Amino acid sequence: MPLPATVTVTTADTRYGILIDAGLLASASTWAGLPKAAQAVIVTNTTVDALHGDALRRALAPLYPSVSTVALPDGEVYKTWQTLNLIFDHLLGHGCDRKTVLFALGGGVVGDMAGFAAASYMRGVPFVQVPTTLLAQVDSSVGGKTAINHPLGKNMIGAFYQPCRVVCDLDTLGTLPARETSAGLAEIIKYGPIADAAFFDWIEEHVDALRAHDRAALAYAVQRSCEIKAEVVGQDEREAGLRAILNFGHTFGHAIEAGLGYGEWLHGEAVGCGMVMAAELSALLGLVPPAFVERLARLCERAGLPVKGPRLGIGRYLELMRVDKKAEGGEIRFVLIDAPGHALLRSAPDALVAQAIECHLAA
Ligand SMILES: NC(=O)c1ccc[n+]([C@@H]2O[C@H](COP(=O)([O-])OP(=O)(O)OC[C@H]3O[C@@H](n4cnc5c(N)ncnc54)[C@H](O)[C@@H]3O)[C@@H](O)[C@H]2O)c1
Ligand SMILES: O=C(O)C(=O)C[C@@H](O)[C@H](O)[C@H](O)COP(=O)(O)O
Ligand SMILES: [Zn+2]
Repeated sequence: MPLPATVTVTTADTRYGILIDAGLLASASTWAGLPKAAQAVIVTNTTVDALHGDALRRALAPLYPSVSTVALPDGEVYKTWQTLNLIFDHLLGHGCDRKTVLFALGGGVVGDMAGFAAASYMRGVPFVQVPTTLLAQVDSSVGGKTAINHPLGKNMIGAFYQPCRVVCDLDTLGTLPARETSAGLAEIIKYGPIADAAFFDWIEEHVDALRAHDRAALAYAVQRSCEIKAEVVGQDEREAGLRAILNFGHTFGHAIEAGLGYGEWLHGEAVGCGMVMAAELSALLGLVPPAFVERLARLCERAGLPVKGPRLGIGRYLELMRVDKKAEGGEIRFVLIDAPGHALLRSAPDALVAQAIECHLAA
């Protein structure tokens, strides 16, 4: 893939670029044209701050009179009101005004919380996504979903709020642990079944290269994923309809995350297993042949993802899935596949949902 690449997100009232390249943090052109302000605040976590915080501080120092950092505790378990409040404490404690620019440096947890803080601090300040995990570069930094978790459900409190730029520096992925790479691959795999059969084929051919952090393969996967997500978000920013396809595997996956306790399984791991269950449900409804389920499960396994779900109890799965944001009047609506590259939203009888789960539970 030729680098650098820029993918543009266009919604009804915003337009921003997703920059994809190596060396972006250190390049002055990356930061040109961002909103001017007296202060910039880097929202990150303690792990990422130690690895990449200095590079971003160096980049922003010539641009803003004051650059400060708030380093949150690391982990999905900290995607809470209490942690969000640490950001507000920092912003108010530093006298940040409504022009202050927030920079979310980290994975999806940091991005979702920094975005929610940006959406609500003084009713909205600009923010820039600087994703440092594969998952965040291919998915969470794009499209403006921001949120925190509630013990009863994932991402239950949040806002749609778009960043003014997304900076995907492929170099930052060099420090990413293998388990996190696999988690990112789950969201990359997702785009194949829901939107692009040829990309599905490509991922199957390149999954080993992606796990080995082959630069060209990673660059293409980030670019194609962002293109698909930008296209969907551009048509349906607030999930009135089409955007729900980006939730493939998430109804089951979010139940796994909340049911086990946040952080026990990574989000991408839960989504991988959830996609297999959703594919199984599609097969049980006669939408795809059983071979499709096997194909997807095999790819997830090759990506290093678990494909057998935890034994939470079927009743517990159903209870957790009923709080899914796509549910209407207590009826769960699932993202299902009816052909590789095409998804649809529909409900299903509890008995079939239970069967789909049971087919893919750990021994
Ligand atoms: N808003 C959206 O559209 C959207 C989309 C997908 C996922 N999400 C959310 O994103 C979260 C998952 O994101 P994630 O997988 O990035 O998890 P994460 O943010 O927890 O990051 C994973 C781990 O990697 C570490 N890390 C980050 N960058 C690193 C680097 N370059 N080198 C070494 N370690 C690094 C982090 O400190 C963390 O321990 C979930 O909360 C999920 O709900 C949101
Ligand atoms: O951007 C979207 O839309 C997505 O659904 C992307 C998902 O990968 C992501 O995990 C999202 O946060 C889930 O959204 P939610 O509305 O189900 O909480
Ligand atoms: Zn997701």
